[in-house]
Amino acid sequence: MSNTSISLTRFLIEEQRADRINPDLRLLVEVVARACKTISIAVGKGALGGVLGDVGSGSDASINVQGEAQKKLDVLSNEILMEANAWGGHLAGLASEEMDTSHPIPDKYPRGNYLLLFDPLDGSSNIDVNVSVGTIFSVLRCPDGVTNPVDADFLQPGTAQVAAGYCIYGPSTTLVLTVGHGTHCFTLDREVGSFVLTARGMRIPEETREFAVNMSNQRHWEPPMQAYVGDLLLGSEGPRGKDFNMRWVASMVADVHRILTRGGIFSYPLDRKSADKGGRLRLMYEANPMSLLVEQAGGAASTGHQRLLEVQPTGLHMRVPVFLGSKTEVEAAVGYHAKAG
Ligand SMILES: O=P(O)(O)OC[C@H]1O[C@](O)(COP(=O)(O)O)[C@@H](O)[C@@H]1O
Ligand SMILES: [Mg+2]
Ligand SMILES: [Mg+2]
Repeated sequence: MSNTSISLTRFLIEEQRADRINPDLRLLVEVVARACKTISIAVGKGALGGVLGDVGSGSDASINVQGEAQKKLDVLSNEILMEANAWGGHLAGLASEEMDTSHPIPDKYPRGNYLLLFDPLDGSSNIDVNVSVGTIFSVLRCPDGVTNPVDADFLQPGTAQVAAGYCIYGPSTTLVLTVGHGTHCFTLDREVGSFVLTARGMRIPEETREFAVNMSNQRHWEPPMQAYVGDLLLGSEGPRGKDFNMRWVASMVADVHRILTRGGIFSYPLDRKSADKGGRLRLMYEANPMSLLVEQAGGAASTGHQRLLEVQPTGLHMRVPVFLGSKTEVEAAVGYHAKAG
């Protein structure tokens, strides 16, 4: 049977039959996927939906816990995910990049044993210019005996994730998912309204000639990153002995999707601008889920000093430096950091 005829629902049922997920996790992923379809419709309406632009302006601007101005679609996507999942019956609690603290599922709703974390809309700066954005999510188990989870219950390393994924709202709407047994890609058939398996067991090529980084931060980087990118830019005339291409969409979902599709390295290193915060990208909502997807596709993910999935979170909104993608290239970047000590 061809991949094109396998829906997400059928794929998840097959994973359950193979004992790779339980019914609760299957239904939880279905609820998240349904919420992503709703977000996809809102994003797709663009200016027609009245959802472009910021929430408020000037002194009335809405600033989230990350210290960033909220876009209308950040808030709407967060509401869609909250509403869909509060009623799903498979969660004990939720946490979002857009909310100050975690939220236990209220007593009056059915509750389950999982914790869901999400970046409701990734790549916010691209919303108003019609460039791909997405939703990133991560699923953890609620610690045994905890019925009303608090922030501390979410502070589990990325290795504890039982599922992770993202949905990218681009030329097509694509859901990329792992439940710990490979990374798989589903494309939304808009006419039918269902996600269809379009790539089973994605594999990231080990070698690459493409890197993704925000070069405008170059002067703020630490010496190992300066040396690493300096050598990439020297190309075939430098120690790497080959020419590299560069891409930077500024939506992590889009940059990671390219890397899962054709290889590459994505990096958001520590720089002087973000050093006091520990980095730019959020461990729980961005780095951990993407690292699991990348590792499950044969790639690697590191802070430059440590396997990303082994970082012990110290706060819900903790930030980290990120290097992920083609294995050999991530190892090369880590090598420059190791040399510097
Ligand atoms: O603005 P910069 O420095 O290019 O940073 C872009 C990075 O910031 C992010 O947009 C952060 O995501 P949010 O839009 O969820 O805040 C990443 O998706 C992306 O990789
Ligand atoms: Mg983001
Ligand atoms: Mg976001």
